[in-house]
Amino acid sequence: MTTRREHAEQLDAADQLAPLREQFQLPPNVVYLDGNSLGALVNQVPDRLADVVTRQWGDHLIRAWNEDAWWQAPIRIGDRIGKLLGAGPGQVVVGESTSIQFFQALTAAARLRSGRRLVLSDLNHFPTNRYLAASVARLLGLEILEVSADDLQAALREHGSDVCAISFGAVDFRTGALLDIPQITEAAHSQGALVVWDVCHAVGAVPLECDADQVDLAVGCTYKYLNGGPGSPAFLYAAARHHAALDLPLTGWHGHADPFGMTHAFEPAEGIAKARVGTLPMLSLLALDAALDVFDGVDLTAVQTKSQDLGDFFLECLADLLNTTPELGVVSPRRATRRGSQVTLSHPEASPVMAALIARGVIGDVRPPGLLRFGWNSLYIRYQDLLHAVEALETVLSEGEHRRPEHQVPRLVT
Ligand SMILES: Cc1ncc(COP(=O)(O)O)c(C=O)c1O
Ligand SMILES: Nc1c(O)cccc1C(=O)C[C@H](N)C(=O)O
Repeated sequence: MTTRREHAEQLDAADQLAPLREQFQLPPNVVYLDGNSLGALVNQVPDRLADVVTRQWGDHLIRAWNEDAWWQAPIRIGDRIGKLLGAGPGQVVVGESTSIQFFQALTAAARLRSGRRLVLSDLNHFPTNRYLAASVARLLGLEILEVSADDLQAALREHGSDVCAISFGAVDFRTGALLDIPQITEAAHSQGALVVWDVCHAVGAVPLECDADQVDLAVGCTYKYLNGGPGSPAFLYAAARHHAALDLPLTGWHGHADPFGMTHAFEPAEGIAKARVGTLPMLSLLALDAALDVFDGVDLTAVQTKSQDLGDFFLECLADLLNTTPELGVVSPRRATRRGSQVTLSHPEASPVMAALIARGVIGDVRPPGLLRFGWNSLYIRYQDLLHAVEALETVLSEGEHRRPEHQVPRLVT
């Protein structure tokens, strides 16, 4: 009979994406299951950054904006991300944080449908989206109605022509549930509303089809599955059909039609360039550019399939533990096609359990209420890593390691 370990090794041996792992610098003796929060370091980033610092900045000084094409970088790199979003060129700009891009996108969507007063917003949205949606509503005199994806159709039927925009997270940051982007987008459009998708937990893990699905606006971050590095700039996708009328709230000089004309009044640039705001952290932006090289030639459908298989394997390995541990539950959808690239478990002592796992080199995170998140980037996570994580969890729970005093200490970032 094949053991779990032999099975994991067979699956790794058959994995077509396995060689991509060599493109990452992963610390020894660590199983990194938090790439859905901060992606791992890509090999070429340190040298590329050193070149940007010493040659571009150090030698070229201000000339680098022209000679090294720093000025064009937000849209050039936006086009690279566009390929991962299923977006043709000229529709994605890189910059700011997801929080800021979300504020931009939701405000612009509401302005494109002025006269309508209601935003339908994901009941399970990441907190920043909820906080910012409330602020947009205060600024524009709108109302927010929070709904789950399951209740969206009913809400749209009830409020139809009042709805200016709907906004959802493509993958739920807590449960890892993947929503049906084309179906929800189509439902919004059937009532004349626009959609703003937050694709933070999907981009780079799930093949997206923003153009084909008629998505209006999407925002996301680049430090998770895109491995751009801590605080790497976010992105905004705005479909070309909206560009002419797109009225973004942050009208900074980089988005001006003639930035160096230094004129008095704001005149928006053509196309997606109007979504630029101000000077970006170029080091972070160019580190992201280097990190994106790992996606060249990678088929995101294959990445998604591997993520789903990894999830099924993880749940299969967990089956015995789940049977014998009534307080441990599975929160993520069981059906692989309904998951992003993570599996979330519930446990009443989630924080000390995760602290004990981290002490064993298995890094995931926790989210309230009592959720243990295990996320994987299929470019570098192996089946044997997930088996190792399950074995560590089995040991932690059977030995009661999570009850040790050193694992009771609350951590600021969890
Ligand atoms: C779904 C989602 N949206 C938005 C954010 C916030 O992004 P930022 O802090 O980069 O603005 C995060 C993660 O922090 C997230 O997971
Ligand atoms: N953005 C983060 C940060 O600034 C510090 C620590 C973690 C994060 C995260 O990305 C959290 C993540 N968005 C989540 O899904 O919970």
